[in-house]
Amino acid sequence: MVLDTQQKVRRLVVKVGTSTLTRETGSLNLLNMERLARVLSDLEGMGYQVVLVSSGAIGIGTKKLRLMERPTELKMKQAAAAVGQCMMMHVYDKFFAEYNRTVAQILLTGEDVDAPVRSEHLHNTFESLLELGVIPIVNENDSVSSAEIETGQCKVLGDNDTLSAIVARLCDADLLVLLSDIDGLYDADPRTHPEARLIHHVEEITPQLRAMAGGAGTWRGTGGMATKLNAAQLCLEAGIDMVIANGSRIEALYEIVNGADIGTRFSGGR
Ligand SMILES: Nc1ncnc2c1ncn2[C@@H]1O[C@H](COP(=O)(O)OP(=O)(O)O)[C@@H](O)[C@H]1O
Ligand SMILES: N[C@@H](CCC(=O)OP(=O)(O)O)C(=O)O
Repeated sequence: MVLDTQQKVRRLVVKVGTSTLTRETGSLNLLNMERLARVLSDLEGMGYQVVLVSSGAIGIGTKKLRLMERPTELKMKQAAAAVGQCMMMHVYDKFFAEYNRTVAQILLTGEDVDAPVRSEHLHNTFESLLELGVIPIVNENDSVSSAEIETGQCKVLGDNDTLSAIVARLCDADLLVLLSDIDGLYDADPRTHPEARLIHHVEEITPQLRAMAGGAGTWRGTGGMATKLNAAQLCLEAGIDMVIANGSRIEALYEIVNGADIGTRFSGGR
């Protein structure tokens, strides 16, 4: 089934989670990263303006530093993020360059998006990059800002699901796609409820829906479905469609931008 999308998608934000970018061992999932670069480059060539929000800095840094497990101590997390962000951008730059695309790194903190003047500058930077045909790659500036995450003092950031919705709003995007390690939102966490059923379409974030959304599924994920619903709420308020889909089939993005019924689509009543 293809949904009747009233407005054609022109500007697209894609968020990819650590679970899609890394393997269970913590190593980079080079196949997925290459596919992502290829499909996003192709979509850009087809006339879409594309922003990528990429997690992965802490997970990738954990592996590169040969730490036994993802750190829990704040300063170690921040150190791992500093190392992992560098490696992740190096790999993206290489893969996107294969398809003759230029990428840009944007690292954000809660203060950057909260303060009106800073957020206006950010908006202008995104506009300029997109006009130039550059693909911005965004992450939270974890080495600086995870203090806010840990203390819970930051109102808006702390996980990249929420960050991607804020970025979609900042860029006036038409669609946000969250690529996860699962097909979409189910009526219970399928890891603990094998009989859970996929929800195809959501028009409103209700308390019942929030009760269905659990936390992260693996050591590599952050937030699980709970933060994805926060992102959906921010998108619905701004009239931006949001889709949760499985990052193991990145090619599905071609159909998703055309409104195909893949994963879970959050859109206002039409
Ligand atoms: N109702 C639900 N429907 C689907 N997944 C759920 C639900 N509740 C919790 N989850 C968990 O959310 C996980 C995806 O989020 P997360 O681990 O943060 O990964 P990502 O890196 O993609 O953000 C799934 O693997 C699943 O275990
Ligand atoms: N900013 C962090 C990721 C935070 C996050 O939300 O992670 P994920 O659940 O994998 O999207 C990092 O780059 O490691």
